[in-house]
Amino acid sequence: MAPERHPGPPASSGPPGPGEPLLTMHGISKSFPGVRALDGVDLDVTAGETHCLLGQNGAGKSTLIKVLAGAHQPDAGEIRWQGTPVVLKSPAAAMGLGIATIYQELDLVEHLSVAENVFLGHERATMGFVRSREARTATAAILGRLGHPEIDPGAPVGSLSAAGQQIASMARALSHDVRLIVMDEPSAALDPDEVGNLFRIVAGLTGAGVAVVYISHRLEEIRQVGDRVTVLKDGRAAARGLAARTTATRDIVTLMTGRTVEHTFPVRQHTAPPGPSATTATTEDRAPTPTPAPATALTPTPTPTSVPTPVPTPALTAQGLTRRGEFAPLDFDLYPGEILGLAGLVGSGRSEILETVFGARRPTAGRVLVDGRPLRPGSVPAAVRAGLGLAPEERKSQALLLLEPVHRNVSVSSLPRFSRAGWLDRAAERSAARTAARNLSLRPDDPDRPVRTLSGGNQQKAVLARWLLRGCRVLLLDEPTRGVDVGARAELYALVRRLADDGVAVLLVSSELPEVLGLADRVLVLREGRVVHEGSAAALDEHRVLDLVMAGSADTARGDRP
Ligand SMILES: Nc1ncnc2c1ncn2[C@@H]1O[C@H](COP(=O)(O)OP(=O)(O)OP(=O)(O)O)[C@@H](O)[C@H]1O
Repeated sequence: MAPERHPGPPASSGPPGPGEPLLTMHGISKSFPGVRALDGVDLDVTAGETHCLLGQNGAGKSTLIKVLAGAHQPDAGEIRWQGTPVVLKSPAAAMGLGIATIYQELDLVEHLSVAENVFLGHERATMGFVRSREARTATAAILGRLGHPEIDPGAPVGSLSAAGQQIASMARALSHDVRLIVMDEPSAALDPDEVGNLFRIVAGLTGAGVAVVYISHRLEEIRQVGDRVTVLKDGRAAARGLAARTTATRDIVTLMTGRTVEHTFPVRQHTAPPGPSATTATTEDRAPTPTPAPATALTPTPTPTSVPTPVPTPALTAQGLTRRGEFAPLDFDLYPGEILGLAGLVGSGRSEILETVFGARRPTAGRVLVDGRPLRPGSVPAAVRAGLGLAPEERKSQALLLLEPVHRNVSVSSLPRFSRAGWLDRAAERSAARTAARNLSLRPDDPDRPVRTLSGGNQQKAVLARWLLRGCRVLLLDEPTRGVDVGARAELYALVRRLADDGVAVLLVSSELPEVLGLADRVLVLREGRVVHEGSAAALDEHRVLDLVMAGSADTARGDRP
């Protein structure tokens, strides 16, 4: 797909001269109380290029793009647009120049239609009202240019998938005369085929002369989509304008982290997963109820003369667990020390399964057992009491107390432990929470900082630290590394494996297949709410999983969902 036309430059300014950058940011600094988020950063972006902005969590990427979007005022530095100094006093001022930003957390109004969102507050809206027929026609044209003519401009934005909402956000950007688009982790919520479409959109935009500033923690994307790379580290530019296609990933990682990150995935302790399913099987082969015959790393390997080893009790069992319309009857056992991955496309029921196990959704049939004991359905407190912990996909809305300090976010599920005769021992609470946060290298190392002021990756670490402190038996991880940088990812993977080695059972959902295959011992592959394959992670590769999740999806009508 390629947009049919290059959205023309704003009437007030001409195109940059030959070799002249479209945008130059020079010596940009920005401090928040107690933090120097940006310390003299330089960035230049040329028309028609994809300029990747990389950096660890908290490096300053979001702050820099908020300065560019007119949402933050810098304390020092200069911004030039086509060679002329400008002050971006507000988002409207940035938009007036043709600078659009697509944030990670899309700022769409869910109950309004796609067209209304696209033209909300638009200069083309009359007296504040969006003329609906015109808006729909114009929106349909832009959606077509974005390769998504099937999206109905009249549909409420809240009814679209994550990918659809992102397209709506891009349509809004393109409804203006855009010259530079900032995309903040645009691939984070997308399936592999949707990422392909995103890359086509980026190529179409740059081909038409629009500049794209692209932020991602997925380094393999940089080579595919990027022209040049600027690396931020601790609020400074560690490198500027590197060639995206030829700079070695290892070198970029070293610039980002100040060290080499060699082994992404920790070594598995077991040669075979501890559960009963070390073998590979498709659903057709699976018995309707699981047969517990585990050879486990927790029990010694039997010698020919030894007595049979006792069968360990699964930490978590799903028996016929069902949610009509979301996922079909599901049976699995998850053993202490095991990491079980759920692989499938967005919408395959992965997150719904985790939330149902955790009691946040009530099953329509079936049950969950923890250590062999049935769990009260649809009750989060019962699940937490039984030793379950969930790190949800939407951490901001579902897990974090945004206005509370880091230490309270970490300790909130363990508060009774710090209660002394009805009083909360704040010093003990704060100190324990700080230790848990430090174990995850949460930055900054300040337990009193409101969690809303942390970078996205560090917010994720706060959620994980909560369950680390609580010491749960079963950890449910939904997209645990979304927004987490490459160095912290390796730390998180090592941590999850360490927890498993200490006997925690982990149920893992991730859109990133290498993550599921690299971290899990065993994998259930889901398609449209059904398990289509179960087997050892080591026996699977990405192609095989993609074949399994894609096969037949075209001929499965929506109404066929379980
Ligand atoms: N509104 C704010 N108030 C206080 N501190 C802030 C605020 N916004 C950002 N910070 C701090 O500024 C630093 C840079 O944060 P920023 O969000 O720019 O990082 P980032 O590179 O985008 O990280 P991530 O990859 O995790 O999104 C961090 O230490 C963060 O805690």
